[in-house]
Amino acid sequence: MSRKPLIAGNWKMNNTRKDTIDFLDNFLPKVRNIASDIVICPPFTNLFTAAEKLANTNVKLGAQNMHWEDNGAFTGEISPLMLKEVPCEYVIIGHSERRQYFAETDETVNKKIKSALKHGLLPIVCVGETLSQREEGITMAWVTSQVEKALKDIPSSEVGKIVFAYEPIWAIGTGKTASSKDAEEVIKAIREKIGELYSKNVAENIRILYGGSVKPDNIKELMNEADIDGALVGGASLDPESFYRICAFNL
Ligand SMILES: O=C[C@H](O)COP(=O)(O)O
Repeated sequence: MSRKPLIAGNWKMNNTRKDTIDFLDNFLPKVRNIASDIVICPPFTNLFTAAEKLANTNVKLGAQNMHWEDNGAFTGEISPLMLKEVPCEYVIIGHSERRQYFAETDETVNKKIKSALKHGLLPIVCVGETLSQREEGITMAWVTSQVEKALKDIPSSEVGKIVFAYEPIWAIGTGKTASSKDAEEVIKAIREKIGELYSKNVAENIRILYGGSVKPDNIKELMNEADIDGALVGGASLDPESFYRICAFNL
């Protein structure tokens, strides 16, 4: 088993064009020798600027969302063709903020994943429970059901291109991190569910990240867990030094 670590920065609705240039001028030289996959997901308006800066570097570009259709009357939306043109390599799908504020459902998440794969984009698919679901004791059932619905009708030949990100909603932007043991327990359950749906081999090779208040001082402990393959980082990815320190967790 050899899963390459992946650290992705989700800037959410932060950073102007100038901020993007300043960040990358500072960040790119620092991470030049890092072997893990590093992905930056800026807002749509900064994708072309970021793509120019990232050309011929070891840092990859991702978008934060996309529509599942190639084009059409969908005011305010961005299609996979547009992301490929930038070019983006990754796209975050089903982030809890999209599910919570923009009415994304397991069904639209599934459509988006299929569309991303069809266009050669690598989906980073987010799943996670609310605090009340955790307190009710239904975390595993909820998260594994999100995974199963996300993967509906996706063939085993394609599933390995997907990256999952387990993000407990109560840990996002709150400073509360799931303990590395709690994160490992859920991520292991996600891997087992993928094993049931496909095969042990597929499950052993798929990358599953943790997200939720990841910082330079907790990344090492998270990455020491057997099933955690990386992190989806929000707030701490906005500062080049702290994001660098997260990417350099194993140096
Ligand atoms: O996509 C990233 C996650 O929502 C985590 O955000 P955070 O690191 O600010 O808690």
